[in-house]
Amino acid sequence: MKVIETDLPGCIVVEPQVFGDARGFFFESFNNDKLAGHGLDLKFVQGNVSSSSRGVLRGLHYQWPKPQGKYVSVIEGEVWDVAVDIRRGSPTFGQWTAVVLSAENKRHFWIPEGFAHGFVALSERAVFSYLCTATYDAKADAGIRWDDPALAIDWPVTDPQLSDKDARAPLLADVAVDRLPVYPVSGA
Ligand SMILES: Cc1cn([C@H]2C[C@H](O)[C@@H](COP(=O)(O)OP(=O)(O)O[C@H]3O[C@@H](C)C(=O)[C@@H](O)[C@H]3O)O2)c(=O)[nH]c1=O
Repeated sequence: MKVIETDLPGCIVVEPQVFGDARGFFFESFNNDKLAGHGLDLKFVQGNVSSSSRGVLRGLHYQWPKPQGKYVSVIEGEVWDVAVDIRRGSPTFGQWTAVVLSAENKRHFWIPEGFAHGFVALSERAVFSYLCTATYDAKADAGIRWDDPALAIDWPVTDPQLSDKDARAPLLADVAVDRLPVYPVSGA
């Protein structure tokens, strides 16, 4: 299991060791002991799967209060996945980092509590699978506009398919201050 730091402190990419044999392959998708050396001790309480067609963009989503850390991966197809630091008072507030996740590269991406998250499907179909450190709370569910100019996210698409909720999401600057995570986030 190879752990790769990104340019956004706290967000890390995990590349599992893949054991191939005549039957197919095996890999550990998550191993808490092997991530412990990176200051992580993750306890997941919810798992989710979504399926998206090419050009579908989900995001940017976060939960506050009751922040969710997310450990995300793709089990069919390919996505461009982005994490944005929206923690008030964070030295990297407003910065983002992105990674291509695919069934082929088997990369996993850890997005800590307090970050907004989104992705766009690059393949005809993308099946996305993730574990969360807090359960879903519809009242705390929140979003930021995917194309907020202040964030200047370099999405690989210009006219994605969005949910109505995501199309109506506010710009970061228009979110009431008490609706944003506070740095440091104490966890779920
Ligand atoms: C996220 C979620 C949604 N739902 C329901 C609410 C709604 O009726 C339906 C679809 O919800 P959404 O449109 O919010 O689904 P989606 O746009 O896929 O939301 C997800 O997007 C990615 C980017 C994330 O980071 C996730 O945390 C989550 O916010 O599923 C749950 O019951 N539990 C959940 O945990």
